[in-house]
Amino acid sequence: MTLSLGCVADDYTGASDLANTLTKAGLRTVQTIGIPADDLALPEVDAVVVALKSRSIPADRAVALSREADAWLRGRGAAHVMFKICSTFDSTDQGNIGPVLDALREDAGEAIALVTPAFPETGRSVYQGHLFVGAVPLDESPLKDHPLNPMRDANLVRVLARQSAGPVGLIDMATVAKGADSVRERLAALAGEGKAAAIADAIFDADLETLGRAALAHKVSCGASGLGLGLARALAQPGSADPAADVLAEPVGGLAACLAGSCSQVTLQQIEAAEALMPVLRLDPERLIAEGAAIEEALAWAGERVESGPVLIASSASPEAVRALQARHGVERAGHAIEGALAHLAAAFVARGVRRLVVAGGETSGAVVDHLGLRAFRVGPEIAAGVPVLRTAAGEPMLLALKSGNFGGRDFFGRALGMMR
Ligand SMILES: Nc1ncnc2c1ncn2[C@@H]1O[C@H](COP(=O)(O)OP(=O)(O)OP(=O)(O)O)[C@@H](O)[C@H]1O
Ligand SMILES: O=C(O)[C@@H](O)C(=O)CO
Repeated sequence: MTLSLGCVADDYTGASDLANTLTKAGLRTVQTIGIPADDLALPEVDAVVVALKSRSIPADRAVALSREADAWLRGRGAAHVMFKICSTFDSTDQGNIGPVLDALREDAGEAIALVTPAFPETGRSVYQGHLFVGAVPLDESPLKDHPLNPMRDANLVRVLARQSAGPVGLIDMATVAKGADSVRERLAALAGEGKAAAIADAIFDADLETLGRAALAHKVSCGASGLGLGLARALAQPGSADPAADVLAEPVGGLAACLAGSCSQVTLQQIEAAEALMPVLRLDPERLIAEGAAIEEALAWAGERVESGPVLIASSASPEAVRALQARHGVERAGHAIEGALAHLAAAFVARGVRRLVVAGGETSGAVVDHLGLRAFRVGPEIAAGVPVLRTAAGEPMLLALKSGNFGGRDFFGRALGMMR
């Protein structure tokens, strides 16, 4: 297997999002969970997205994992590796985007790397280095209240510089509009000035196509699915068959369930809408942290209900409730305890025959998939922008949807289950 493109993603839902984009653009793609073991047999593919859970862990650990993933991909022939980050640039002044990118760039022997989190399909655009979420700058968007990494500065040149070893420059829209050669020249000029990374403006898919072509002249780049689209369109063979087509050909059957740990406004609305379609249990996060009994009660609640149709269990709460819980228990402790509880519920569901599982939230999905021991997925059709149906590539056949907190319409849970047969 010689890969056209290798990707290292900093969380599992983000990896699915990218794998979805690459698949739609015509690249046969597999998403692995962590760095694949030598005995994992992968189908013949064009791209592998190695999903890490490295967004919110200590920076030195994120660097070590990402370097290992990068080395695995290079060992399978990937000449270009994209580091997939969140389209809302989720990070803190300690990292992990800057430290990981510094390390991958140095390992590749590159002076500079192109960076853009723009993803027009989900309303993320970058102008003069400022990230917009829909119509508002990042720091006015709901991301300012993110439970783990509140984003309070929309100027990504500044944000990335605070967490990087080297200085950061800008490739502005006027340069992008002139085409890939002009972007490559600007990258070279910025590298000559000693810049180690360059935030690139992008508003439309066409801008990302330009950036994808320019980035391929280098060995490493960093971005969200928008950059993946640009890279994939530059690499895909025209007229190739739809790589997602046969993933759902054979039904998986079994029971179905949904778990939500994301507290984003989008997920909160989706849970509200799901109440019209299936039984929904809202967990008490305080009890979940304090007592193991809360998990057993949730399982008892799901008992007969899940035998007769899908159920949804959510820990999700409003920003005020999240802040209050975090103040009492600490951000990490609260987050990990709740992720652990949802992962435990997922395993209990699978033991009861659930084979179709929808999970909302990146960290939450990471905890669930790890606990279930799933290792790789083939990428099926898209449920909503950034969220494909995934089918296990090894072991017990299962269908999963791993949803980033901010993705999907109000009807997401119903829509996902409708596609997962
Ligand atoms: N009621 C709650 N109070 C405090 N923290 C919570 C609560 N419910 C869930 N959490 C924690 O909040 C975090 C949510 O992160 P997660 O990545 O799962 O969702 P997200 O940030 O919306 O999604 P994404 O990372 O894909 O944008 C997790 O660590 C989860 O355990
Ligand atoms: O890029 C995005 O917004 C998503 O793929 C993601 O990573 C959110 O966690």
